[in-house]
Amino acid sequence: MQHLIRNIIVESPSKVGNLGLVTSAIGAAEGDIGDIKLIKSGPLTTVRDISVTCRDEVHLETVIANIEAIGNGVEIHAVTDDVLKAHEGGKIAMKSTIDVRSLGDLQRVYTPGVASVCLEIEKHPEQAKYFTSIGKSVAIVTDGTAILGLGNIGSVAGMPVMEGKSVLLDQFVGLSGVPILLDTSDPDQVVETVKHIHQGFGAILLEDIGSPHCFEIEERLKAELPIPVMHDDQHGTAVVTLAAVLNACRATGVDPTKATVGQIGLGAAGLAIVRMLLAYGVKDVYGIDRQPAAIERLHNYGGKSKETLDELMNDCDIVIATTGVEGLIKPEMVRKGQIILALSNPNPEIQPAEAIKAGAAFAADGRSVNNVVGFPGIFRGALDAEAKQITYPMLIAAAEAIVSHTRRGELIPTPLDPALHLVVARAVEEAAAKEKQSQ
Ligand SMILES: NC(=O)C1=CN([C@@H]2O[C@H](COP(=O)(O)OP(=O)(O)OC[C@H]3O[C@@H](n4cnc5c(N)ncnc54)[C@H](O)[C@@H]3O)[C@@H](O)[C@H]2O)C=CC1
Ligand SMILES: CC(=O)C(=O)O
Ligand SMILES: [Mg+2]
Repeated sequence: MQHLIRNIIVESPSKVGNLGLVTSAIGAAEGDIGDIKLIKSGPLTTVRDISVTCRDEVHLETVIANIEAIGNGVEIHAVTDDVLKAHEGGKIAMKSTIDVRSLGDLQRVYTPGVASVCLEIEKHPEQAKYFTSIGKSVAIVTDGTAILGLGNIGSVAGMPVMEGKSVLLDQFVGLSGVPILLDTSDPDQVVETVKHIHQGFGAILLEDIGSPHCFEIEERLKAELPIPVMHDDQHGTAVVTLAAVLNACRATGVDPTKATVGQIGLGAAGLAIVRMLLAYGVKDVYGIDRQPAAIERLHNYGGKSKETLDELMNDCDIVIATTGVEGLIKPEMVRKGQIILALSNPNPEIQPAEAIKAGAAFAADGRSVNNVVGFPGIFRGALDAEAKQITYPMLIAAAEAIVSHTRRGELIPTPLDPALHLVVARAVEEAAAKEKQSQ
């Protein structure tokens, strides 16, 4: 496991080279350094806040001991948990977009003024998208059955993930994501519940709903609701994975449609990745899963299966894994020149550095090849186009937009670039408009 993030506050004499001593000590203990913030720079001493990812508490103790062993005035002041701190009080809030300072404001925003807007919407329901926030709101619906790769830990335990998705929708594309935590995973009840609440939203994002029930839930909601519905773990992930595959093929001079691709794990993410690759025109897509029913679904969509993990690893140029099983791919299974996308969160099937060391030409994990690169722009584009569905042409347009926005040497662009989400949103909107015209 590699997901214990701690902030180590270190004071050292203000002398060139001391930061290097500290980072070397952390590196020698295999701590993974993130942000380094300068807290105080005085004539005598300097204080820095160093974010370090460790495997577990025991590993953290080793990192701390290594820093303390430097001596010569290097001291640890505190070890804090900034991840937990960032979650105090939650990460989202419903805020107003209008100030109420006078009686006039009150009467405009609330009664009696508001009544005339209600009556206008009653007469012309389509006006709701101009006079309410509905068109900018996305319900983030989970039943808590496949929270990241942590399994069925329940909706409430999954709330930090849903709040995270909401933060990303807000900050990257200006949409309001509202978590809806279900206490049922029965498809009939989920579909009924979402149908009963859908009219308050412009779109529905299904999140971390496990397979196979996620397939039925999404298909039924898509068929029965007049607004876009997308299970992000399926199609958001598939879009970003297709973009990563296209970029890797471009860099290695491989024709993606002729590459042999292996998908390990055919759940929500894996089956959608297979479907997306086939829709793009990749002919040789193989899969494996420990569940026979998952293999049957693979065959139904036109994918081919392999008998064992070893066979898949041996035969495929590009390997993608979404099993939730940390360390499933062993370095000795990696073939020279292979492209490996080990996408399980929070811990990949193989660490990218390990895969590269074992001979892979490209390797990435679920931190970089992550649906955050796609879903904000996909939802923004679909809502801007007033699309009723998110279709394959819209998803492929999103993947191609991501590819067009990738700089040389990158496998996938950073989601921190606001221009990326804009480019994806425009591509999706244009694809939706084209589909409308052709109908
Ligand atoms: N990087 C990204 O953007 C995303 C990553 N993921 C990650 O993918 C993983 C799976 O997520 P979902 O598809 O939603 O879960 P899921 O539960 O729907 O699918 C997991 C599948 O893997 C199969 N599996 C488990 N162990 C296996 C093994 N040893 N060999 C072969 N197959 C095996 C299971 O039978 C199941 O079909 C999670 O860790 C999640 O964090 C999911 C969505 C997005
Ligand atoms: C990124 C994401 O949606 C997942 O790991 O489930
Ligand atoms: Mg997810």
